[in-house]
Amino acid sequence: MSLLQITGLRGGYAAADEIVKGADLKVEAGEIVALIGPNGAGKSTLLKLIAGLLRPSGGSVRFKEQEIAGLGAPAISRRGLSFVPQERNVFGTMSVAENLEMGGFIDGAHARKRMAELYERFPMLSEKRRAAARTLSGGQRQILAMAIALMNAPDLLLLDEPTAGLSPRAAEELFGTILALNKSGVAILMVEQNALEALSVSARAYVLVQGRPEHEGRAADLADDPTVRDLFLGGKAQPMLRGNGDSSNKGTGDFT
Ligand SMILES: Nc1ncnc2c1ncn2[C@@H]1O[C@H](COP(=O)(O)OP(=O)(O)OP(=O)(O)O)[C@@H](O)[C@H]1O
Repeated sequence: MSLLQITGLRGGYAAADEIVKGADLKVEAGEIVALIGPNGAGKSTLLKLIAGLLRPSGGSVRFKEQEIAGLGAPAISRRGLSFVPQERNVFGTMSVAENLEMGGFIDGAHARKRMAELYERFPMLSEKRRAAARTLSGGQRQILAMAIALMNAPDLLLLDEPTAGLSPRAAEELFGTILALNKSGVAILMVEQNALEALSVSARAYVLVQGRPEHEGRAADLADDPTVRDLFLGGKAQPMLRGNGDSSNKGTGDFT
């Protein structure tokens, strides 16, 4: 049984109730899965449906073999599924330490111990623990946002465009952080605009088009698939960025 198994998931917003139109998707324990696709395909909406920020209108979301569709975000988070939204994911006027405390509100007894572990994992956060979150760089802020989500020791982390707005170098560093996090055992489902980079760090991927996964498979195969390249990656065969260290080929993988 997969860690996360989604079947026929549907849902959207009050004003647009059918954005996700029957999505099937799975994430195995310890896996990194990328969710890519054109602007407006419904990628963020799909993550919000899984995380309980939006209530699905149909379908099933099974996490650790239990149905979670219809549960609220706090209940889902308590079960070990954390979501890092794309925007407003830290409290800017609060210190780094206070932001982490907010992430630990669910489990106060273990919050101190968990904070100490996270300071060890991310020394930058320890150095800046008294600084206001708004003074952090974009990349540092994303690490803080992930650390807040890690306060309740999740098995699965949903990341919505973690590298949005970052310089290529900061994005590269953040992908490294995401890989290291995954190696420590956390499964990751991430929406990314930097499609080639996302595929290069993922085991599998889904291409979402108009609310449905149209293509799925091993990330390396999707990166080479001519249809996927033509539709979503600009058509040109380009070397994978990770591994050959050549960031000069970046560009056509961006959707925005
Ligand atoms: N709060 C909202 N209320 C109504 N419609 C919304 C809301 N948020 C998003 N939408 C609509 O849902 C559709 C899918 O948006 P979504 O953000 O999920 O797409 P996406 O694939 O993540 O694209 P992007 O890369 O642009 O973020 C879009 O047509 C968008 O306008």
